[in-house]
Amino acid sequence: MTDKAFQDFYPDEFAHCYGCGRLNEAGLQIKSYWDGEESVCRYTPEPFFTGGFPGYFYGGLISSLIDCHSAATASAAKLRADGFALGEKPLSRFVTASLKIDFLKPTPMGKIIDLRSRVLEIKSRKIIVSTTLSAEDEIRAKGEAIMVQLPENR
Ligand SMILES: CCCCCCCCCCCCCCCC(=O)SCCNC(=O)CCNC(=O)[C@H](O)C(C)(C)COP(=O)(O)OP(=O)(O)OC[C@H]1O[C@@H](n2cnc3c(N)ncnc32)[C@H](O)[C@@H]1OP(=O)(O)O
Repeated sequence: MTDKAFQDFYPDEFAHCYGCGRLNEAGLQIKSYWDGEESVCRYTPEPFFTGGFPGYFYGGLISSLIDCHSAATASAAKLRADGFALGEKPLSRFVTASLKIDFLKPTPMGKIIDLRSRVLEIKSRKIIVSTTLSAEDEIRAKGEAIMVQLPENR
């Protein structure tokens, strides 16, 4: 068992992503964890991440959060499906092949954002991840991501 996040296990050379790289000082540095069959990530938007309407969160960042949390979930899910716990074996590298976002309601600034993902399908190198993004206990956006595992030599 570990209290470290999925992203804490990315090797240094893959830890510079704007959304999830722990080594990107200007980045969001999101952290994702298992909560049973779901993965969770909590994030509070900085005040300057405002969207077109004052007081509401920028949709591009909503997409980024869903994207990066989905990528981390795919890596962790593959490890788990192969029978390993975090830290027992290096994570596989997954990149986003496709990302669909539905913006259901405006997302208020200054509130904790709660992301929850489930794996819908694991098929060979492809993992489909479904995510909800909530604030104040209401789902504000939904995402579905197709994540594809890169070969080790790429
Ligand atoms: C040791 C290291 C540890 C690392 C530890 C983790 C580190 C992780 C850090 C990074 C974290 C990033 C976090 C944010 C995620 C990004 O931001 S990634 C950046 C944005 N994405 C990209 O730049 C990807 C660019 N695209 C590509 O490189 C290639 O198109 C891909 C995605 C690798 C796929 O190409 P390919 O390998 O030739 O795959 P291909 O065999 O054609 O398809 C495989 C499967 O995926 C499906 N597929 C492929 N593309 C699509 C599509 N667009 N729509 C639907 N299905 C698709 C195919 O249909 C196929 O499915 P099946 O037939 O098997 O059912």
